[in-house]
Amino acid sequence: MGDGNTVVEVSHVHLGYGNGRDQGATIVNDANFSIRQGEKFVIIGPSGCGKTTLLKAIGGFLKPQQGEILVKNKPVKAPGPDRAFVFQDFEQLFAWRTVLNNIVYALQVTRRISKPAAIEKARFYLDLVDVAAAADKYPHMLSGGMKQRAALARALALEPDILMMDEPFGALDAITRSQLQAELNDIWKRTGVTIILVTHSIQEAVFLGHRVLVMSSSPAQIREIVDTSHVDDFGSDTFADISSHLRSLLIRQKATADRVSQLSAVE
Ligand SMILES: Nc1ncnc2c1ncn2[C@@H]1O[C@H](COP(=O)(O)OP(=O)(O)OP(=O)(O)O)[C@@H](O)[C@H]1O
Repeated sequence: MGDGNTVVEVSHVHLGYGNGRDQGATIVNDANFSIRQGEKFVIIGPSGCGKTTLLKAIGGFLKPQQGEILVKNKPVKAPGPDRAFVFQDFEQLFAWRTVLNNIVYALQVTRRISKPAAIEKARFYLDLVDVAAAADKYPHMLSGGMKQRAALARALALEPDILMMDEPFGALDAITRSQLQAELNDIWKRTGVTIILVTHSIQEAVFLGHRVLVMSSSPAQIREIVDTSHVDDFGSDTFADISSHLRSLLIRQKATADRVSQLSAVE
């Protein structure tokens, strides 16, 4: 499955939340795909199907029940700074440190670089995500959009192999959200970082993704991986066609899930 450009390889992975010998129910069933270096890979699926669970496993926070996940050809055993996370939650930064010191601290802990070098790098990434003016502010002094920019700067400053994003723009207003989507594309053009993005928004998936993995619901399986790399314009026919294909995949699943729950209710 993988080639020289593969950065993540997920091979026949089953995921669930167990304890000790009890592996728990399977939530993600036989996931099998790979992600290329520099790819923007998006995961969508019905609510609660296991998108975050899959991200956690690639991040090293959850061990597969079966199968194997490789990052840069090495089995994932634990989290590491090669996989940096940005979440939906606005409160990802340490409240008692300034924005700059949040990043400096992360760099000193994970990359063990000198303080002056960490400050220089932190300022570079704050500038890249257009939040340099907030460097000396504390998180509670920032808007939601600025907090997400600061969290993004912190993740990018680690210079990870993979930027893992779980609904990063989900709690933002529509205008800030579309600004940050466009900026994420610009940042990707400048850094070439591999991005794995979980989203509920079909539009966001098509706009940002090179490929979109559609998950089915419980236990989740990969429904389809859709190539969206050739879609360049929000208003184009291709954009509309691919969006409607993704929507139909999701709606079909919802209809099936509703039928199953109706049957269970009758039984
Ligand atoms: N720590 C945990 N322990 C046990 N079960 C969990 C845990 N975290 C999540 N789950 C369960 O795993 C399933 C998948 O959850 P997950 O958060 O991965 O879904 P999701 O697709 O990301 O959901 P959403 O779209 O609503 O954010 C859900 O049934 C959830 O209740």
